[in-house]
Amino acid sequence: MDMLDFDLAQSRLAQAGKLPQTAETCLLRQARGRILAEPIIATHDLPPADNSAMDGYAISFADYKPGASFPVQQRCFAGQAPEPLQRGNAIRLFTGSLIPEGADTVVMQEDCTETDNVLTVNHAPKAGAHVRKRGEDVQKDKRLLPAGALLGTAEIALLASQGYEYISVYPKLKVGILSTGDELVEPGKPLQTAQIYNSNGPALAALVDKLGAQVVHVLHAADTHESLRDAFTRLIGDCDLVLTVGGVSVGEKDLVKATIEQMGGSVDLWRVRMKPGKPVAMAHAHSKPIVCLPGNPVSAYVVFTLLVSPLIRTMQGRERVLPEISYGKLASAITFNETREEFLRVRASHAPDGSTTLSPYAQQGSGVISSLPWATGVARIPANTLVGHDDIVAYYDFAHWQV
Ligand SMILES: Nc1nc2c(c(=O)[nH]1)N[C@H]1C(S)=C(S)[C@@H](COP(=O)(O)OP(=O)(O)OC[C@H]3O[C@@H](n4cnc5c(N)ncnc54)[C@H](O)[C@@H]3O)O[C@H]1N2
Ligand code: MOO
Repeated sequence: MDMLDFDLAQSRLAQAGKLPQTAETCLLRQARGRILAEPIIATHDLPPADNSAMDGYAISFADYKPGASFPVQQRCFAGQAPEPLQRGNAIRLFTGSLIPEGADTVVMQEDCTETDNVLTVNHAPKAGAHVRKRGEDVQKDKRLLPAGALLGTAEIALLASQGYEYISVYPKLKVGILSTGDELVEPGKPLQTAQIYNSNGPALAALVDKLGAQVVHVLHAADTHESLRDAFTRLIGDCDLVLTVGGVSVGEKDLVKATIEQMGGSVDLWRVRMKPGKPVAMAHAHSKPIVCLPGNPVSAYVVFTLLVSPLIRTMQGRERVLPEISYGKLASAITFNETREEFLRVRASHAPDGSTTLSPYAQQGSGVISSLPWATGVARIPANTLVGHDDIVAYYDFAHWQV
């Protein structure tokens, strides 16, 4: 199988899974991170009625002249229904109180004095001042959110303001993770000679969780067909999507792809023109997609971020599958020129003039885990192109690509 172009691989992976087929009901309070299954239409105008933006007094602007005083007809608190305003009068009101019929202007209390139920206005008001008009924020029947919207804090605020207690969301995508390799030990256990801790299992579980999918299993298999087959049987049975990590290159114990084929699955894509991440594979078994990530921890992290996250978003039913890419200036003492697209771990800094500078981590090896908490994202160096200091390059921010 030829090495595939990176962008082509990204779009093929993004289309490799099924869209959600069902929906379920979710309490709004528990909906953060869920995906809307149907568009949200405004149930009513917001605000539902004209109301005051200030603590003060409602008057009819036509009644105002310098030195005018107004008998205070009523005190109307937020949540109460005001009387109609009589000509020449004022009604005391508070932030959120409804504007009485016949009133059109609010004088804030700092601009007037009230003595013995009579109001004197000390500063000329502006006609219509401090009135929040019905429907100025949201109009009934307007489409507020599309199906596929990710529900974050702001969306929850908007839905609550429209009176939603429950909403229709897609079921959580079920993801299974399989790490492989005889040299690996689970964190918490003692480390023997020639062993290292399994960092990819927990890292991938955290990345899946951050995207709002459900981690159903995090399994580990030894480098044998039998161990891999047992794990695949469980994962394919219980999950919508399976991610494996390690054992996908050309070593004598790299058995992941061969095991999938032995089980009747198909390997649809293998090797992408990217660094790190070249040996990534995509397969299907029992109609379920399997992505086989390379074992080097940075390769697995970058491949998940750039190639697996779009597939997860597709299967979650999200409206937007590919997050935004921005651009920045590379700040680097060395130059880069590779035959693959190279993704450098960089830290972005933003200057007051709006420019972004991308500083690469000093060690770019695909096993250098210490670069990961340091980096804010990856900068893309195009294949077969000499790129160095001050060159503008594409930037994939983890803050956008890992949610
Ligand atoms: N002759 C060649 N050798 C390699 C090639 C190649 O094209 N020709 N490709 C290299 C590239 S690029 C990568 S990336 C790796 C990926 O190999 P595998 O996916 O088969 O991964 P492993 O060999 O199993 O492991 C690689 C490396 O990562 C460590 N590892 C694996 N899993 C974990 C884990 N869960 N937690 C922490 N560390 C893990 C493992 O110990 C190895 O050091 O292949 C190159 N080789
Ligand atoms: O993905 Mo490999 O990391 O290119 O070293």
